[in-house]
Amino acid sequence: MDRRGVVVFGGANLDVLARSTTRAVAGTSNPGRVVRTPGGVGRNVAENLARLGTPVRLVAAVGQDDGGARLLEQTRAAGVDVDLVRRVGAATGSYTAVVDSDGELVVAVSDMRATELLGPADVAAAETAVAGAALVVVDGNLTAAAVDAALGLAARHGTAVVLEPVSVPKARVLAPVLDRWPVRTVTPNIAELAALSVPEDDPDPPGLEEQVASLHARGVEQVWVRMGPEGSLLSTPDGLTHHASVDVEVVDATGAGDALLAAYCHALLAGAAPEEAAAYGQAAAALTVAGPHTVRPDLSDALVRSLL
Ligand SMILES: Nc1ncnc2c1ncn2[C@@H]1O[C@H](COP(=O)(O)OP(=O)(O)O)[C@@H](O)[C@H]1O
Ligand SMILES: O=c1[nH]cc([C@@H]2O[C@H](COP(=O)(O)O)[C@@H](O)[C@H]2O)c(=O)[nH]1
Repeated sequence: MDRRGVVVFGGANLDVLARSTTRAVAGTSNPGRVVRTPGGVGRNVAENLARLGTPVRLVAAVGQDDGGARLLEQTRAAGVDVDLVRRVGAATGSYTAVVDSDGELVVAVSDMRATELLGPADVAAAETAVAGAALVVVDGNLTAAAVDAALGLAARHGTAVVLEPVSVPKARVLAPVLDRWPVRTVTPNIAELAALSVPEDDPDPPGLEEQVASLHARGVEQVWVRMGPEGSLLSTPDGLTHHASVDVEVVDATGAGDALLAAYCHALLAGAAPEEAAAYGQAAAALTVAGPHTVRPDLSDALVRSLL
């Protein structure tokens, strides 16, 4: 059977991005601009993929509230198949962030109780989709049980997996799954890389290259380390390469990592080599950083190529 497209298991949130127009001062009201935009790591990856032209199905959970209906509709309108998104008895996830005038995050609060209700039964409902997909992306915001089920399902069908660890605490919880199931690609930042590869109480932790090597030794083929404005490091069996970020005026960096990951997957599925795909990812991330939304509503393959 010809495998096509991507299945994303992940969180779906409503983002409120408040950007201060002056240097933000804590404990007071700061003047600024507020953008309400669909969010959630898994959902963002799915929307970016759809906008770039890769067929994608999202497996997620949203509430039975108006926000959930709106989020589903907006995600569907962006081109994502949302038939496997379940409406659950918890408020639709939300992420409210304050970003400083230079585009960097000051503080954020997230409520992901709806995503925590996504369980192994929801994963099992995606079996046919996973069997027919070329790639599965797993958002580490899911519960450990759901991540384990998704990786197990992908393994049973021989579908390659990209795992996004999302945070240091999640990476610590998820680290053991790398020894249980095949994971082709992980996309940590530097702190998450350590959380995946070094015991928390190690008094003399190994350096970055040894950390990356230890993930390869556990069967991970591609380790892609996100480094914010410093770009990224991609390690494959062919070696380790640094990819500089594209120089743009930062508006809001929220969602940059999700664009990076989605664009990388899109390019790989279109036949690019990992190094080429990483460069394509940097361009898509730069476009996200240069705009106010979590996912650029005008994102397209042609727009990304215009930056290469
Ligand atoms: N301030 C910035 N300037 C230019 N590019 C950036 C900036 N912040 C992030 N990026 C781009 O977005 C990518 C992902 O950003 P990063 O901050 O590492 O991930 P996340 O958004 O998941 O925290 C980087 O590799 C880089 O290409
Ligand atoms: O605990 C969480 N915080 C934030 C997010 C989501 O992460 C995205 C921002 O991603 P990044 O960290 O790549 O900027 C936002 O859309 C937000 O909804 C999430 O899923 N879970």
